Amino acid sequence: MLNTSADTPKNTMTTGHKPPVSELARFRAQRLTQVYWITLVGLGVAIIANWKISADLTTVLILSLAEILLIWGLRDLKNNKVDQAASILLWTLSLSLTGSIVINSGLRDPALLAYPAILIFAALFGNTRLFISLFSFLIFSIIFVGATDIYQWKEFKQFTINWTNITDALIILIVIGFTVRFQALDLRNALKRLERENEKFRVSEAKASYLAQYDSLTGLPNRALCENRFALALHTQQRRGGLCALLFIDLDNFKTINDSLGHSIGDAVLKTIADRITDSIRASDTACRFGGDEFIVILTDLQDATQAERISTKLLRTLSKPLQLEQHFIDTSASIGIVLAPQDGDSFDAYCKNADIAMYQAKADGKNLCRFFNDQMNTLSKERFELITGLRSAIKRREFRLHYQPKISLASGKWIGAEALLRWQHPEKGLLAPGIFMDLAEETGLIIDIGKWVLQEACTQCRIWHDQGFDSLDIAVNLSSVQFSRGNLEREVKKALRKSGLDGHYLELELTESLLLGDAENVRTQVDKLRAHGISFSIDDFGTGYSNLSYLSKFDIESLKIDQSFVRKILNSEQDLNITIAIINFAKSLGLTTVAEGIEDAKIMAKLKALGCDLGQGYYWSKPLDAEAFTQQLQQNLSKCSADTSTSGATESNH
Ligand SMILES: Nc1nc2c(ncn2[C@@H]2O[C@@H]3COP(=O)(O)O[C@H]4[C@@H](O)[C@H](n5cnc6c(=O)[nH]c(N)nc65)O[C@@H]4COP(=O)(O)O[C@H]3[C@H]2O)c(=O)[nH]1
Repeated sequence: MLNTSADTPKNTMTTGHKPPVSELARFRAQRLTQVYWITLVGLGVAIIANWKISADLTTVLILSLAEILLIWGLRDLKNNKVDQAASILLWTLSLSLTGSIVINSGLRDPALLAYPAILIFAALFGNTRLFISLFSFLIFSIIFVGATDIYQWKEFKQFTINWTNITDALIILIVIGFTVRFQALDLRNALKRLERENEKFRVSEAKASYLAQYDSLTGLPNRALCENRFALALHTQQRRGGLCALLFIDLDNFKTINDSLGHSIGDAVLKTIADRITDSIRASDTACRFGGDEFIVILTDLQDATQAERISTKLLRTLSKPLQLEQHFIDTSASIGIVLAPQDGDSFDAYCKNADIAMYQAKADGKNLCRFFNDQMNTLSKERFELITGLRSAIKRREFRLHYQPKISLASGKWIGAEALLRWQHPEKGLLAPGIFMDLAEETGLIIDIGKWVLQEACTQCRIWHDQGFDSLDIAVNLSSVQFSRGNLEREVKKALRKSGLDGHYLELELTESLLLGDAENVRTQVDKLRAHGISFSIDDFGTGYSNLSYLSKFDIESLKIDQSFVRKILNSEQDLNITIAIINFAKSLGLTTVAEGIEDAKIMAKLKALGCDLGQGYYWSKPLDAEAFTQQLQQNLSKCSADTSTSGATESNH
């Protein structure tokens, strides 16, 4: 039964406003209005027929009264009093039809045909009370009129068919027909809507249950399903005998790819990797995405551990094949940790943790490798955890230090700048080089805070040197790709310059090649903003990254730093010599300064000078020094250079 509290007069009275009308109530009111109008028209036609054809004025009077009552009911409908309007309609019809029956032919009167229609209307539009009261009234009317006829309390008119009867019968039929048709349509539409809703629900339920078990990006089972599959594999294996293995695969350079080439390329790489893994294993094995760039492979039916190793090696080979996405050629590789079941764990979490530890060992041993888990690795994993915990508090505990390595003009031997290199004065392990903690700092995002500290400290120290009279000295600071992608570099650099009072022209930021390749637009925007403050840029470890040189034209940089792996071997390896020559010539053609890193002896220095390299850096002059030691060496170099200049000046004037 359609009934809404919004229709109740109580509601209207208490709020003093029109009650809010629900969609359903509005729809019901609309239908009732249509039925009202059909009935009004029907009654109108019946009035005319009774008047013109039968000249039955009593019936005309009853029907006219009914017409007036219905017009009154329509007003209620307009005011959203749907229940009230339904009552008026049905009581008006019941009373007028019963009146007509009593006046005319009793139970033989065609108006009796409308009784079932009234009950249908009551069932569709009214509430239970209205239905029961009308039902009772109609039953009573039939009994009463029937008894009147049987016991001759009143003589009814003889029933003879005339055109008024036909018109009345047609009107009743038409009104019932339309109303039933409307209701049938409503019911059908409601069913269709319900079906559509059901379908939507089924689709979203299927999607939710898919997402609860599968990774939406790669389509591989997710961690939850992986756990189930592993439990199943273990159970089957225990019944059949033999071994199961769980391989924990982590991509070696995914963070760099994602940070430098952007997330859409990152996603495409993950999809390709997922496909490659799936293609490399048997249908009975399972590949899952564990999260981020981590995948798990469950191998079953293994005879011995070497089989797991063979499959891992095959996976490493497949995953290290370069892939091309859009215009990018991307080098990928992975590290794999292997655990065997049942011996390497007692729960899914324990197997995963141990495989993760083995995977980290593979990374520590040089990446693109696989390693089986063993108990000693637990110690290593603990160390890693302790290192991360230590790193988190190292800034607050003021444990970071900067060491400075001079940059020397190969032509004059003068110290023209310094590169700031980070050190961690660990409370137990002593002074740690960045190689030990930099990857962890980047992985955990701690590099952002550490990088801020480095910038501030380096700018402050350079300003101190300027104040001490070394006022042309530059300072170079290394930047991580994470600082570009996640930090607010411009704000941090400006802050460091403002707080230290250093002129931006003395600050150089060292970038890596991979950084420039990726989200080039973002990097270029940030580089351009920083250049507006006078800051210059160099590319570190040049020649080791992606050998796509076209990116250089897009960025305004000042210098290329030739990687020490080439520099160290220029006297012994023709190939490294040729690469070094090519880089120097290439830099010159673009008007860039070249800096050779890792110069350890005079012969290499002389060779680079002869090749036209501008600046050098390396143990030949000095290892990275703390600020105090650097200042002393700087002073000595300045004195030496001044002495050399005056000697050469004196020699020239003697000539
Ligand atoms: N064998 C040999 N080595 C030489 C010689 N001359 C210099 N080196 C070492 O080569 C590295 C040069 O720095 P890099 O290429 O920027 O490479 C740096 C840089 O990429 C990164 N790094 C250092 N400090 C920071 C920092 O504050 N922020 C960031 N993001 N990275 C940093 O860590 C890397 C390693 O830094 P370090 O361990 O200090 O190692 C330094 C330096 O001590 C030489 O003649 N022979």
